[in-house]
Amino acid sequence: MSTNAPVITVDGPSGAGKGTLCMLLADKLGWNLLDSGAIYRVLALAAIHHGVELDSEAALVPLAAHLDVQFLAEGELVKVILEGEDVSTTLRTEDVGNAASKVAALPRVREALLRRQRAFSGEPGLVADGRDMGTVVFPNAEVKIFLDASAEERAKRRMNQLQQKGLSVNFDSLLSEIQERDDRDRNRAVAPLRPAADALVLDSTHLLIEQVTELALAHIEEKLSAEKSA
Ligand SMILES: Nc1ncnc2c1ncn2[C@@H]1O[C@H](COP(=O)(O)OP(=O)(O)O)[C@@H](O)[C@H]1O
Ligand SMILES: Nc1ccn([C@@H]2O[C@H](COP(=O)(O)OP(=O)(O)O)[C@@H](O)[C@H]2O)c(=O)n1
Repeated sequence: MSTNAPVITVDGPSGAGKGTLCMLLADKLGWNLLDSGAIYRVLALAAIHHGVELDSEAALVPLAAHLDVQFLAEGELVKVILEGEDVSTTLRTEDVGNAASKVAALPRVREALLRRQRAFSGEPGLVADGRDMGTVVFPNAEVKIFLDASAEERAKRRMNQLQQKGLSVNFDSLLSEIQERDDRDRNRAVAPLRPAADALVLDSTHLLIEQVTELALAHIEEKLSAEKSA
């Protein structure tokens, strides 16, 4: 880790509410935010732009090492610039999410992105959103949360989210894409999606965003005050 600043990790499958929770926590605490999924998404998009096959580890590693990407905070939103082009909207599509999970299954690609992710750590603290934040990238994090929900609930949330953006989507195909991505993320050889041994596991299937945030904040407070008095 590049600093001794505290880290809160939030891992879990697609649509569990990680991004929403992390944004609320970072805002409330005034800490930095790492959306590690966006880095895998950017790499997948760069591969597509450059005609690189999504299973070609040899070609993807140098692309990952030299990714020309900027994350620009604009109020509540983060603008993502890849090689000078604003890719913020394209990045969030299910196609790019799927492509991201293919490049993310390659061990040397994950290795090439490790330092870039750890560099987000800094004062006063970091909230890190992903799949392996608590298990691999920040194994010494002060607070670890694993946020889950049933696949049906996650597909429903994603459908509403896409509909709000004016996109028409089919629930059944969204559900099967989510399940396919879950399988790939959970069964890959390196950094599979699973809770860290010391993570608080929260099932948000029947919880409102406010309830998830309240439970997370209570856990964070407990962990951070135990750290201070240790
Ligand atoms: N507990 C919840 N109950 C209902 N909807 C939620 C909940 N948490 C998040 N959402 C909504 O579900 C969608 C997906 O959440 P998001 O934070 O993007 O998930 P993730 O980052 O885990 O993929 C968003 O539209 C968000 O507002
Ligand atoms: N730390 C991370 C973050 C994302 N990823 C991969 O990147 C894909 C996209 O991640 P994301 O967090 O943007 O996806 P959503 O949860 O927003 O759907 C995931 O399906 C994972 O395969 C990963 O392997 N490790």
